[in-house]
Amino acid sequence: MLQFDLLKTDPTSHARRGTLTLNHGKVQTPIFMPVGTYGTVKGVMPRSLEEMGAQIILGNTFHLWMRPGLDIMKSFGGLHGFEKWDKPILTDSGGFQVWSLGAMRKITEEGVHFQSPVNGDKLFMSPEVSMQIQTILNSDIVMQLDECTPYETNGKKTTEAEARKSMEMSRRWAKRSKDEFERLENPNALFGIVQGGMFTNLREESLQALVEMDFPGYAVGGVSVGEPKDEMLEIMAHTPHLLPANKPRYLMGVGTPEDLVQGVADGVDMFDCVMPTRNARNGTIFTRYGDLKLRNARHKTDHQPIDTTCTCHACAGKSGVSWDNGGRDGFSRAYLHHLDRCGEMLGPMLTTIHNLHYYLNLMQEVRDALDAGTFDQFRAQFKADRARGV
Ligand SMILES: CO[C@@H]1O[C@H](CNc2nc3cc4c(=O)[nH]c(N)nc4cc3[nH]2)[C@H]2OC(C)(C)O[C@@H]12
Ligand SMILES: [Zn+2]
Repeated sequence: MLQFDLLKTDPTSHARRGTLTLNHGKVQTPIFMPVGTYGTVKGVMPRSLEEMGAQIILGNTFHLWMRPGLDIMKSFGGLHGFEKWDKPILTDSGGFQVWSLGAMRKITEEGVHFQSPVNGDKLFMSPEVSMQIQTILNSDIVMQLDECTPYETNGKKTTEAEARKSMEMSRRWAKRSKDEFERLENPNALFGIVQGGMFTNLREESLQALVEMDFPGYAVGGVSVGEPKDEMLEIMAHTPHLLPANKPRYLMGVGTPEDLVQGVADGVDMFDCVMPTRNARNGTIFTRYGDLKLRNARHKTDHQPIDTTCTCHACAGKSGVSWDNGGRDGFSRAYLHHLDRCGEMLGPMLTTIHNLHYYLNLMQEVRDALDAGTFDQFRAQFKADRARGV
């Protein structure tokens, strides 16, 4: 089941405020979705995810099929019971993940033949198999199996003819995914994925064909795959707002804080990206006033938290009162720098909590600005703040 209520459209952009009602609960949009590939958002307790305002998280069909496998997943009634997350979950279909495997795969019209990276078994993923796995996972939002058209192959840019061939196969797999999803009587929601590479004409053909199949929601795929930033921004500006206004729009794998705010202005409702979690583990911290490199020696003696405006557990501790508002419970940059240098596990746990809180709080501020009709002013302030530097 999926119901999308479009609450407000911003008069100065394609931005919109909405509410998504799914089997495991409601999601306020625009929204950022933390990535939990193996049934965990790395290093973060479900309780902490709830405290920081996470409303929906991602899982991966491919990874969970490899490990722990379908029998164990079935015994827990799906992914919610296994990872103890009772709010909505979106699962990616596995196509992109097999594609990122590189050499160990062969793509045919029928599906993808590949070797398990876990034990070398010869495996096969088709639209039908992907739907069967996602039905067992019982995710609230299921993604069709598609082929993520590469930006380039062996250094050669994908041609329009190659992008068309890939897009047309994804279109046929969209239909096969939908037919199997319905045959299985899956009670959740299946999203179609727009492909077409960096060719806006192909993007429109793909979008049109998927809209005719009438999905409850749509994703824009095939970006954030190593293309130059300006080409990603061009597709983000071109495609999402052409999708039906009364359906949720999901941009896959994007992006930086700036990409999210621009993406909202371009009409995107849902985002996922590994950046906040991955960068946290390598000491790149997102803050209101710019990015901070925790390993820089200048932080070694600094008593301030990583973000003096932040109320997350890393920056504001038990009281939740930010440094700027007089709170002194937070962990200092000196302490986080020390944990990182010692390779202590609490380090990435705290920086991940902060980075995810930053992304989720940013989207809360976006929703508040859309509700107040001040999104234009918010964008200007956001840009100025981020340019200030920490
Ligand atoms: C920049 O971060 C790296 O790039 C990936 C994010 N970029 C991305 N573009 C995507 C496109 C598709 C698609 O076309 N179809 C389906 N079904 N899923 C998709 C998932 C996608 N994610 C992250 O994924 C890894 C972890 C490989 O590195 C990160
Ligand atoms: Zn923080």
